[in-house]
Amino acid sequence: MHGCWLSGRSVKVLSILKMIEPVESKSYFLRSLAVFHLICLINFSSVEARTRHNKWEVKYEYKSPDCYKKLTITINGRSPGPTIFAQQGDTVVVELKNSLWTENVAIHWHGIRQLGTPWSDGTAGVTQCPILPGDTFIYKFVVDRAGTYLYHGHYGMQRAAGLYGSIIVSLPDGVSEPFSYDYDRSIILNDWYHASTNEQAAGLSAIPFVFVGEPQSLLINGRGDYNCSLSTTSGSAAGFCNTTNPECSPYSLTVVPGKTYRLRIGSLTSLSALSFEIEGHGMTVVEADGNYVEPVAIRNLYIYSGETYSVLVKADQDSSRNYWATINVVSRKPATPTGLAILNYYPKHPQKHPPTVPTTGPLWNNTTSRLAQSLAFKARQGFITTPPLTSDRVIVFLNTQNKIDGYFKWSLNNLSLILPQTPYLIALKENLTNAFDQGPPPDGYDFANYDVYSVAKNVNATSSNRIYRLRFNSTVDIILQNANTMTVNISETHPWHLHGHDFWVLGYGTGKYNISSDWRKYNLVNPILKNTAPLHPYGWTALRFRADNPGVWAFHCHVESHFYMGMAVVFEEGIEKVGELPSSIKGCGESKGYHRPYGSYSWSLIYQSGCSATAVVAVEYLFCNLRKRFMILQFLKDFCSTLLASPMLIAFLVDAWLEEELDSLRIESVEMGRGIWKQYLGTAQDLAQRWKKERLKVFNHGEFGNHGSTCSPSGMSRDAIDPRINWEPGLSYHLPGISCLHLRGRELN
Ligand SMILES: O=C1O[C@H]([C@@H](O)CO)C(O)=C1O
Repeated sequence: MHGCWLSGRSVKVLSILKMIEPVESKSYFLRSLAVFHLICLINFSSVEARTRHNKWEVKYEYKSPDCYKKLTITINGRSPGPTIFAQQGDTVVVELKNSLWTENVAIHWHGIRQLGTPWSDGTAGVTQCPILPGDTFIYKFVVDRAGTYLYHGHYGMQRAAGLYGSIIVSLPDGVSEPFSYDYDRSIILNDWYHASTNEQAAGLSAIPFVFVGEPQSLLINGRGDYNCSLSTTSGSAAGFCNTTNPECSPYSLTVVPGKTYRLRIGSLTSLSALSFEIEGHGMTVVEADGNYVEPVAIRNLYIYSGETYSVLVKADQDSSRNYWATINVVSRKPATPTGLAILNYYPKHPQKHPPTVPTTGPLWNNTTSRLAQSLAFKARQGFITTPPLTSDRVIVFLNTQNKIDGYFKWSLNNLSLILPQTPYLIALKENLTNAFDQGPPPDGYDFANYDVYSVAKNVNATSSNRIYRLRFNSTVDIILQNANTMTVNISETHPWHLHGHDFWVLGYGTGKYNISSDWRKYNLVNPILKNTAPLHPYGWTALRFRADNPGVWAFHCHVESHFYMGMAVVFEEGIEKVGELPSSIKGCGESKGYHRPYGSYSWSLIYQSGCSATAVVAVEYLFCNLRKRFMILQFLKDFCSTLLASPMLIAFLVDAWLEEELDSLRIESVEMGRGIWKQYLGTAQDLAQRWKKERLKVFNHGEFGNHGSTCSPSGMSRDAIDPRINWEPGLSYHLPGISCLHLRGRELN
């Protein structure tokens, strides 16, 4: 049957419950209740693209990743959170419950371009309102390309509190990588602070300014090693730092001698640029940010926050011992001890310390060596996507540190971004023109007179929420220009990350970019595609991308504190091509009231406005005693009017579904069901026929029987279905013939 729009799982029974209620009628209830079964017994056995469901609860928990006990944001009890594994083309669904209780949350899927789903990018203030405490939000997006990606908090500075993890997308069946390896391992790097992110944020937005400073430790797969004797915590200090806590024993990467490992390395540091190396082992870089690179043999990998790399490592050294895998801070004068993991040769004990002293890494201020490695990466032969040879627009961004109204800020061309209360995507789509300053921000700075080597006051710098509006499908060049900070002889490394796209990295240079000649240095033959690229101290970085992804996209420094201090811009492109926004992203700023909560509101909406409401909203019901679930959907205007002029409700009974299956139904019904209801349901006569057959089955208990499970109604209950009562989520209601109807008020779209 054409109507089987559910993918991935076998659909057991779908029933349609139709309630027809003339508005004028006084006896409005079961008399007009109608139930239809639609049997959709198709088993979807040949599944090309699957839906990967993830149910996440985000909350604060005490963790000791570096032996020091600290409130950490966890996902299902873990930090780093669970790795998302998927295959190219799959749909990833993350049903995220915010159990932080006193903080909002949002999660960004770093490196996933969100083609067609710009509202799922997870950037609070740009693509969505943050998720309120207690709320559940559903992210749903397609992972369209194999590779190594990341996810992390994108609200305030929550990433730094431990809210991060990896996404690994494998190739479609039958397709192989252009390099070989025996095993795949992922390694996620981070730096770690003992001060809470709220304290850090408070310092950054205070006068006098208090910087977050250097991290206390470096973490490899969420494990670090803080020297507890340095701990200044008094009182309960003993319990706060414990070097024997197994949570902080070093991550051990066990290898079988002779085998080759693909290490998928990602960095989500708050501040630090890192150098990663494995004692005695060379590495070959083969992938960067989800794109193949021409193999580059290296001893140490420089990795900046927001980047991912795959390196191949062969376990070809003396297998009678273990080796240190280390990370060290570069580009800032290190004050943080080396981060350690153990490369463990099977069958040696995984925690056996190598007999050597771990390396302290390359010279922290060897910018030349870092620049050289950045320049060494090229797209892999056979996988080169050549960039357009010219661009339609060139935007040069001068990166400066400056003071605005006494506050320390970072600015681009003298504008420091402050995110508006109303996310840009919503403001633009709903034409809320007061939500942000509509003026265009500048495409350049005073090239002729600005000295990038000296401390400049940048007195004209201001805070702004202006955005760059790009012509859809145009080619845009971004030149990032570094400069001196407000401290003499200091220019910092800024890893720049673009949402919604990959960009070609056309070149890096030192000093001031010369707009009339430096383009000649571009690599237009085999530049790599990335989503994050470093801007080296006193240097420039040239990027090119096609503005071909309808939506609103952040482009920002991936240093958590710098982003917080305004080091970001926002691009809009093809907003008119963006489909209807899910109401679940709305509800803040000027979009208050745009968010349709689910449950009582949608029920009465259905009866008051009947089929004239344009949105598809759904209410999910749970027949507690029968353990059957009903979904009630209000259909689109056109469908309703074809069937009946009067208002109605239509519900789906889903027989013995798993929670995950139900989620899939719920999500897909909202998104996919719109166009095909007519074919799916047939005519009003068909429905009436089915109803006659089905109503007895359901309401006489005959069909389903009482499975004996108990229903313990929470709160008050009602004796009848009265369509005008205020159905409240979380409450239970009694229906004649059915002992309990539990309304699970949840946002569906
Ligand atoms: O944003 C920053 O502020 C400090 C310093 O420049 C002023 O304290 C620093 O190192 C940063 O990266």
